[in-house]
Amino acid sequence: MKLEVSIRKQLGDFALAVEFTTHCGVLGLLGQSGSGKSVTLQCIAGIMSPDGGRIVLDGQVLFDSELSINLPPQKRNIGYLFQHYALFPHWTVEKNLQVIDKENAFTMLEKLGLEQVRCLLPHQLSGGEKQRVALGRMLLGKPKVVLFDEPLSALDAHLSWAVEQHLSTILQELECPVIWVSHDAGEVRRNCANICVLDSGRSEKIVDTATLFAHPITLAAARLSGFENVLTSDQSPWDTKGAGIAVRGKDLCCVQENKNAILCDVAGQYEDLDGRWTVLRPVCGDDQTILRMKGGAEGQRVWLEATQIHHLQ
Ligand SMILES: Nc1ncnc2c1ncn2[C@@H]1O[C@H](COP(=O)(O)OP(=O)(O)OP(=O)(O)O)[C@@H](O)[C@H]1O
Repeated sequence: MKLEVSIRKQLGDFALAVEFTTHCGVLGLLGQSGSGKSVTLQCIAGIMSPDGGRIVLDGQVLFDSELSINLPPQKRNIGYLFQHYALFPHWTVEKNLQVIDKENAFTMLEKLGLEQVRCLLPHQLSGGEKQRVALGRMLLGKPKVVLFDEPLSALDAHLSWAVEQHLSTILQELECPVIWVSHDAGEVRRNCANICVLDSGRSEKIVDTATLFAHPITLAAARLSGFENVLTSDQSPWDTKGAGIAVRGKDLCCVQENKNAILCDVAGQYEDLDGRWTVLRPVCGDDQTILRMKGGAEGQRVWLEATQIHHLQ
């Protein structure tokens, strides 16, 4: 099973230009808010029409601007799990599933752990239960591609963890391309084999998840993969070739003066769940440049060294 996407879409000032090919397995679409993740899914699902390009699923053309092909959503066989689940409000959980596939509805209820709530109406369910009903409806439609748009974003932290466990079990059984949209680095890291970064509407080359987090090569990828310090070449206090650098906070440390160290003012310190952090301002940098170092610093001015710097293209 192969999904090929190569599309453009202009929405006011926002320009989308996305290109990727994905096979069975989970592809994470990772981007900041407003980077075009939902628009991309809507174009694939057929809810929105691109201005140009092609979408081909396993040899079947779903969209082709030159050939004037644009299949409606119901002919695309794509399962789309929205941020806000579309359930029929006056039907019980069981009926919401039976309307898609009467024969297999009960098995799906069992699989998703929904037997206890099968006679309830959607408004009587928790967020996690609603999400599972929506997932069940989608899976009963036997989609050829599954699209998840921020599937955990409406749930609180505890519930989100439980639903994520459920989703990852289901995902292992699916034998089709899955696209998981998120702006949460941890979520895509745990669930996606490969990642496509979207930066202001433009897709970057797909990379495998481990590589993206260990060695990001673009500014957007470094920011989205949780590097605390991502500086353009103009901002960087270190010698920088290319677009800029990325340094993890744990790879910065205070040292004695030496030729590789940079002089910084300590701008502040704070605590979060990961412990203490120090905010530093390089003396040679502009006012906008700040660095975040894991741990505390003694004194108002320190020499700072980076044990590992990632150079970005
Ligand atoms: N129907 C529309 N008409 C006009 N502009 C739109 C429409 N839908 C989306 N946009 C614009 O397209 C851009 C991308 O939106 P999109 O919803 O795809 O972002 P996103 O990456 O999914 O963001 P988020 O993570 O916040 O959901 C935004 O600037 C948005 O305002």
